[in-house]
Amino acid sequence: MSLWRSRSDRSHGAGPSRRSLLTAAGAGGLGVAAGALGHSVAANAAPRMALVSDVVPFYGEHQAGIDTQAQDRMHMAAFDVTATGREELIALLTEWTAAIEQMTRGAEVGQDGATGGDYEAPPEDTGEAIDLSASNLTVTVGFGRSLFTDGRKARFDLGGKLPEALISMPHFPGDFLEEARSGGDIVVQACADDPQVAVHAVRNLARIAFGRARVRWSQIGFGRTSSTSATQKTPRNLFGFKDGTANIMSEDGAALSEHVWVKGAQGPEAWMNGGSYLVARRIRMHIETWDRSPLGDQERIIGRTKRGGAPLSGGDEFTEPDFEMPGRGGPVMPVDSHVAIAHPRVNGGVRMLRRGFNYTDGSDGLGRLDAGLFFIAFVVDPRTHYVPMQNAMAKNDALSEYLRHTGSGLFAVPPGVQPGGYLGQGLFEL
Ligand SMILES: C=CC1=C(C)c2cc3[nH]c(cc4nc(cc5[nH]c(cc1n2)c(C)c5CCC(=O)O)C(CCC(=O)O)=C4C)c(C)c3C=C
Ligand SMILES: [Fe+2]
Repeated sequence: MSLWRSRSDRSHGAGPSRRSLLTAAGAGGLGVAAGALGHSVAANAAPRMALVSDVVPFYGEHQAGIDTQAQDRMHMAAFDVTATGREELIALLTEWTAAIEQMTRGAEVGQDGATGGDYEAPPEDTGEAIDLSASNLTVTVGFGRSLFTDGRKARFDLGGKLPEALISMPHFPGDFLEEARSGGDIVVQACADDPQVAVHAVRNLARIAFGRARVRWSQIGFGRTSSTSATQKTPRNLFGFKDGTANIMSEDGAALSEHVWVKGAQGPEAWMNGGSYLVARRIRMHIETWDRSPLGDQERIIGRTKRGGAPLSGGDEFTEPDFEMPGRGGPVMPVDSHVAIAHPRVNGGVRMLRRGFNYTDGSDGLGRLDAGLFFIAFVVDPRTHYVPMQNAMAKNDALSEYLRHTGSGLFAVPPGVQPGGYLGQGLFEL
């Protein structure tokens, strides 16, 4: 029996997919897993092998890609919908749902996949993920304010369904937003542990959307900048600091319920129950300036140590900062440090689930890296859980001097899908 079925093994439709991979409990896991594809698995492996799924379930109460374990790679794309009819939009979301369900379990898109269809017709799947595993792919879909209204009149008969929380984002001091990197009617966040799998997902959804929606902007991210599970090691951002230490973790159901998931929404907003709001900000970081700053300045700007990630007031990475601890000429945790500004105690107790990624888009022609953090946060309400904190950061945070916000998006992420349903169904049917 083969425990690893490749994409090309699939039969049509809901056929078997490459659900799992065998991995060794110790070092050399992938090497052993590759060996496991051969014939002598049982003889070699029994005591050292564990069956590890690399499929994140698609169906569920919430969409995957929010409180599920953050993967290492991301491709996010925002689409402008060119379809004019409501039925056409529903058909697009229905087709996307089927394709996402297939891709997230490692199957090819459509009935015939990359190579099984008519020789004289374009394949249903673009093919670059043949032979790749599901790689923990998650695809999360959200709706922008511009899907509901063009500013004067409703689109797709959705005017009455526009949630109050789906605001036009205010201008923040220091914003340098580029139109071509901001907004969008629908966002697709594809995350995976293999960049090719994430890119394949966005590309195939764009192909399906042809004539009905077109990509407005897209961003590739490498290297997660947050942990979303206590089992994950805290990664580092491009300033070299641990990022994600004080994040909301999937194990913290109470925090998720209070700060991330929409619940109790009534009437025309009931379709958002079980959903969340996705804030995306493309934040360019002035890498070269930072790299010329002394270590002491860097640590005082963040409020944590560079190597261990502990607050400057002492302890280890997960020790609560002591903002009152006196230092020379002021608190040890500077009042304008990023952690002091972003901490819940000065933000009315609000927290957010951060799920961002590092990005580098080459250089800018002046010898500087166009690199930074593609900030992504999921919050229950951006009016309370994002806007005030961003304002405080823009005005008072010492880190802001090293940042430039160049792209922005806010999207209402509907709840998860049950078998037979489609993404955003409640928006049209509740
Ligand atoms: C408005 C929200 C936030 C933006 C924008 C933001 C940008 C940003 N952050 C870092 C680096 C770090 N952030 C850290 C903590 C942290 N940041 C935010 C919010 C925003 N960050 C919050 C809510 C927190 C947690 C605060 C707390 O409760 O202590 C940290 C420290 C480690 C950690 O807890 O994650 C770092 C480092 C960069 C570089 C950046 C923009 C490019
Ligand atoms: Fe931060």
